[in-house]
Amino acid sequence: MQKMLSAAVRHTARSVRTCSSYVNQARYVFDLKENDDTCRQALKSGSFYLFHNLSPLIRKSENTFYTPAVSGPDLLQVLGSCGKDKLSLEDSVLLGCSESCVAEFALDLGSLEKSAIEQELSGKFTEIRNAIAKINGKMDAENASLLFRARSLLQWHDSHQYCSKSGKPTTKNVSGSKRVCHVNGLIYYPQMSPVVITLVSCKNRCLLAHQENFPAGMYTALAGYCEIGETLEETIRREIAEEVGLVVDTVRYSGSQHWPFPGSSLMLACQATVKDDKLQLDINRAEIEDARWFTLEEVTEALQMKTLPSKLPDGTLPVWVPPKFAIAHHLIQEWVQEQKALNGS
Ligand SMILES: NC(=O)C1=CN([C@@H]2O[C@H](COP(=O)(O)OP(=O)(O)OC[C@H]3O[C@@H](n4cnc5c(N)ncnc54)[C@H](O)[C@@H]3O)[C@@H](O)[C@H]2O)C=CC1
Ligand SMILES: [Mg+2]
Repeated sequence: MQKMLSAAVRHTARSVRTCSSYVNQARYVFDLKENDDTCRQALKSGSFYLFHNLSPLIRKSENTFYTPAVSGPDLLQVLGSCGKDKLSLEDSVLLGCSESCVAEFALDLGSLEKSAIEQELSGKFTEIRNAIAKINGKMDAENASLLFRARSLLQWHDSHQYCSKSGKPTTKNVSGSKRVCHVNGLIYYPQMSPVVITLVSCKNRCLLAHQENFPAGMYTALAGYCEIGETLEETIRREIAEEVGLVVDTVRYSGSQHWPFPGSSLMLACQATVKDDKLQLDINRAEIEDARWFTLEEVTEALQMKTLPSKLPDGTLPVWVPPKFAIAHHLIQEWVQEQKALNGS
C-alpha cells in the first residue's frame, strides 16, 4: 500500500513538474487513458464535473453561469452523505486535465437524490438544451464545450452497457476511453457522427431554413449527417440537393464543433455558394418546413435578436438564429462579416 502511495505521489509530482506545456498535458491525458492504475491515482486528486441524468450542475454567480469543479475529497463527502454504496469515483469518465495537470472527470449522480446534492453543492442540475436561452452569452465558451464533451461521453457509456455481439455486459476502463466485452474481447470506443452544416449563399443573400422541431421563428444553416463512404464535399452536395433542390457550386471549410444533441455529433461547418442563375428553391417538406433567401440586412438583424424573442405587434415572431453556443451562429456571423468587408462597410 505504502509502495503504491509513494508511486502515486511520485507520479503526481512528476506530472505537475513537467506539465507546463500543451504537449506534456496531451501526453499526461494519453497516459491516463491507457493506464488504469495511473488514472485510478489521478481520481484521488482530480476535479469533478457533476451531472444528474445528463443534466450538469450549474451555479449562478451574479450574471454568469458556470459548472463548478468539485474536488475529490468534497465529492467523497457528498457521496458519503447521499449514497456512497450506489456510486464510486471510478464511475467517472475522464475529460482531460488542467494546465497544472489536475485530471478532470465527469460523474453522473443520477442514482442519487437530486435535491440533497443540489443543496450540498449550491447549484442546480439543469438540462442544457432547455437552458441555452437562459445561459446564452452568460457562460464562457470553454465551459460550454467541456459540458458538451462530458454529456456526450456520459451518454455514450450509459447506452453501451452491453456488447452488441455477445449480449453480455461491457466494462469501462478506469478513464472511460473505451468499453470491453470480456466474453469476446471486442473493444468499443466512444462514437460520434459527422454532420455537415452549410451556409449556402449567393452574393449578398444567404439561405436559412426552419424545421418543424425548431423553436418558433428560429432559422439556421442546413445540416445533415454524413453517410458511410461519403466525403465532406459529397455530403454537402447531397444534403443541399435533398433538402432545398439546389446544386452547390463552391465549398469552403469554416470550422467545427462537438454537438451533444441528440447524440454525439462532430459538426463540420462550411460556406457554400450556388450560381446566381440557379436560385429557385424546391423545398423537401418532409425535412424542412420553410427555407428562404435572406438579405444581408435581414441576417444582421436576426443575429442581434434575442434567443426566443417575443411576438411582434402583428402576432408574428421575428426571425432569429441559433445562439452563440452553436457553430451555426458563427457560420452566419462569418458570412455577415465577409459581406460587410466586401461592401466596405
Ligand atoms: N450546432 C449547431 O449549430 C447545429 C446543430 N445541428 C444538429 O445537426 C444534426 C443534423 O441535422 P439534421 O437536419 O437533423 O440532419 P439530416 O438532414 O441528416 O436529417 C436527420 C435524419 O437523418 C437520419 N440519420 C442519418 N444518420 C443519422 C445519425 N447518425 N444520427 C441520427 N440520424 C441520422 C435520420 O433519419 C434523421 O431523422 C441535428 O441533430 C442537430 O442537432 C443542426 C443545426 C445547427
Ligand atoms: Mg437536415
